[in-house]
Amino acid sequence: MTDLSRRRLLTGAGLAVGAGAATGAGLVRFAPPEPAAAAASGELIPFYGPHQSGIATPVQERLQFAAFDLSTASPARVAALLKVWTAAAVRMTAAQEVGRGATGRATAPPDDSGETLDLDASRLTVTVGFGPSFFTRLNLRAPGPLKELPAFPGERLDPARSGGDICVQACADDPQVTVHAVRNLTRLAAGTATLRWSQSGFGRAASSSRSEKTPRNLMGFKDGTNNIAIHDRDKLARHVWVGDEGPEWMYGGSYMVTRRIRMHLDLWDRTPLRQQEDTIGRTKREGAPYGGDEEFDPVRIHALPPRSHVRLAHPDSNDGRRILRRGYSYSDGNDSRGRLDAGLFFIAYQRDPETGFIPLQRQLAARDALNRYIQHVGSGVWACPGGVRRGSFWGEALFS
Ligand SMILES: C=CC1=C(C)c2cc3[nH]c(cc4nc(cc5[nH]c(cc1n2)c(C)c5CCC(=O)O)C(CCC(=O)O)=C4C)c(C)c3C=C
Ligand SMILES: [Fe+2]
Repeated sequence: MTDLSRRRLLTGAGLAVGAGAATGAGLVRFAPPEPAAAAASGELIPFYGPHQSGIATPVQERLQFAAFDLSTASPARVAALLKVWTAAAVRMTAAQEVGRGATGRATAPPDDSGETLDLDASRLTVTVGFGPSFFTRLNLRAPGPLKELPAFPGERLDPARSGGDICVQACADDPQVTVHAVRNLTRLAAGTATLRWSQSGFGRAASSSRSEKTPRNLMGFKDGTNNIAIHDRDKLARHVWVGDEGPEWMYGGSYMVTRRIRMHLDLWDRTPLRQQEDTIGRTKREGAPYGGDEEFDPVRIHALPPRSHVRLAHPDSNDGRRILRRGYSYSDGNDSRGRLDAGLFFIAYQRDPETGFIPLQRQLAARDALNRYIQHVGSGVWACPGGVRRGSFWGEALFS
């Protein structure tokens, strides 16, 4: 079952069987799918390319995010892990089993844990980033823009939900697929890295193009209306992708900021509608900016309340700065006072946090009317290397 494409077998799509296809034991073996061809089906997202997938990729429904700590100071061992992880991610994103599969030798634990055996790839993407501590631990030179984030007023960061040496962002339309991806990468890391914290997310709180209906966050507002559209190559090149400024291994990569932001939903739910809308600066049902009628009407910042979230976050209030948002809602049970532990797992990509997230968050932390209803409780900043070409692995140029 090792080279079996589950998606092709299950859907019957792409039945142009490649050379070497064979039948046996009632099962059909297909050649591994060509990522580009498979992507046309809309269910597989190509792993290889100039940028890592999972950044300027249509936002999937589910997130499983994981931060790992290294248990070694050896760059060679970490490079070996990244090689193994890359091979596993290539297979998982093509709906193939990890390694020798979920049903290999009866006398050994299977390479793949097996819970996605009957599932398709569900547009799985796996994106990797390195935190500032990664470079300290391995005695490697960190890229200039990758610095610990400054402290912001009002935050209450839990170290157990913050930081880490390496992160993995797994996104797909099926939570079993995202959990499987992180679980199997965690297994492969044994002896080299251990899971530090993880976060699941749902109901994408960011849209990536106008052709999609804008999703709503847990406050009930459309979130992602004025995001950078993933087909806007100029804006991506200007605000998201690292260019010639280096280092070379970051070319085509991006810096990711993650923030676990808890929402005080009990207070929010007791807040009158008009006050909720004044807080955001947009209407709740339509998502229209104040001064406009429809969702995509232009934002004229002077028509918005001075401390409203959108006014303060808009590029016109921030010297034209933009970030690519890719966050998800989360709901992780409740606290001892019976309040939901829920909110937004905020993810933003940018060319440099110093000109992206940091000044934006400084302004929001100081003045945003939304602060009454939220608190930042977890944080991370990550250098996500450029895309992987066939035969290479995540961050290879960093180790050579
Ligand atoms: C530092 C950056 C940002 C943080 C942190 C943040 C948290 C946060 N946002 C919402 C809800 C909405 N945000 C919206 C727009 C918006 N937010 C940011 C940045 C941060 N948000 C930007 C750059 C923008 C776009 C502003 C613009 O150009 O108009 C919106 C409106 C819809 C939209 O355009 O996406 C909502 C709603 C919450 C609830 C939250 C923390 C929990
Ligand atoms: Fe926002």
